Amino acid sequence: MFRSSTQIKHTSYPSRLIRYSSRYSRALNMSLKAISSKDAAALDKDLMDVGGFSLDQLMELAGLSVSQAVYRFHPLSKGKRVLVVCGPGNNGGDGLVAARHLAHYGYTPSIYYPKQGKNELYARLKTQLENLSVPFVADFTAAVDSTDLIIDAIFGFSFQKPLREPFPSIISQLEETKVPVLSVDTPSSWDIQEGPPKEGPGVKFMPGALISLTAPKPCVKWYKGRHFVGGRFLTKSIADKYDLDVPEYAGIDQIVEVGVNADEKL
Ligand SMILES: NC(=O)C1=CN([C@@H]2O[C@H](COP(=O)(O)OP(=O)(O)OC[C@H]3O[C@@H](n4cnc5c(N)ncnc54)[C@H](O)[C@@H]3O)[C@@H](O)[C@H]2O)[C@H](O)CC1
Ligand SMILES: [K+]
Repeated sequence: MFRSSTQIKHTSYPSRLIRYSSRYSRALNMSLKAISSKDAAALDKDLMDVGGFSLDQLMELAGLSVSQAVYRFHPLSKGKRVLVVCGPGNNGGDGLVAARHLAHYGYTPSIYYPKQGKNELYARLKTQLENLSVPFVADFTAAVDSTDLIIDAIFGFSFQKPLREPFPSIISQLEETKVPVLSVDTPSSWDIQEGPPKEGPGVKFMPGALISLTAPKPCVKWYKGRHFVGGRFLTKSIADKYDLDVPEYAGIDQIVEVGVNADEKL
């Protein structure tokens, strides 16, 4: 059962909180604070230990949000083929969940999953996709050349530079392709605090859309493009503990479109 805010122990506080607002978000009367990777991991743990959620549930809601952001950014009329590039952690898991929802919406997803995580949850998500005849492809270059949209679900808030194999060439292809890219939680290869790498793969990587989960990460300061927020499981008590905003979701939406003020100073 979920505990009320008064029962949550305030044992740790975010070390660094940054507020982002934009012309667009101001128009919606909305601004959002960012959360560091350390606090994002602690918040996830709170949602599970205190909030009563399982990882499956959080990932399902995160992946559902990703699928809605895809539908908004790249509706079926723009092309049904979606290549989902999945990394070995939960960011990759969000991509697997999103692919399942996209298949049900009428897209034709395919998955590139070069380093599969060991968690049995990922194996179950993979089975669910296989049962929908969603292909797992081996040739990344060919897959990029024959898709209408790419979902970057490679790394999220646990990414630690530098990039290890086999990801450098994957990131290079993502930054070179003309195919639109939607990144899940962070543009993969970007440092969570410090943004795009100063050299090497990822230096020019700027996805056309980004969906931040729960709250933007500090690297969003460097991001220019369409920005969504999802993960509609944040409660007021946990948001207060981490000094975050609960996004103003409309109706049954799992996402909110916000913006980033490039002029905002940290
Ligand atoms: N509350 C939420 O918002 C939720 C978000 N979710 C998603 O989970 C990710 C964070 O997941 P996590 O498993 O902690 O980490 P990552 O997926 O970011 O990556 C870990 C994975 O990647 C490997 N790795 C790290 N750095 C490198 C590198 N330089 N080169 C190669 N490989 C690297 C590492 O070894 C691990 O295997 C969050 O961003 C959201 O997308 C949850 O789904 C639910 C709740
Ligand atoms: K990502």
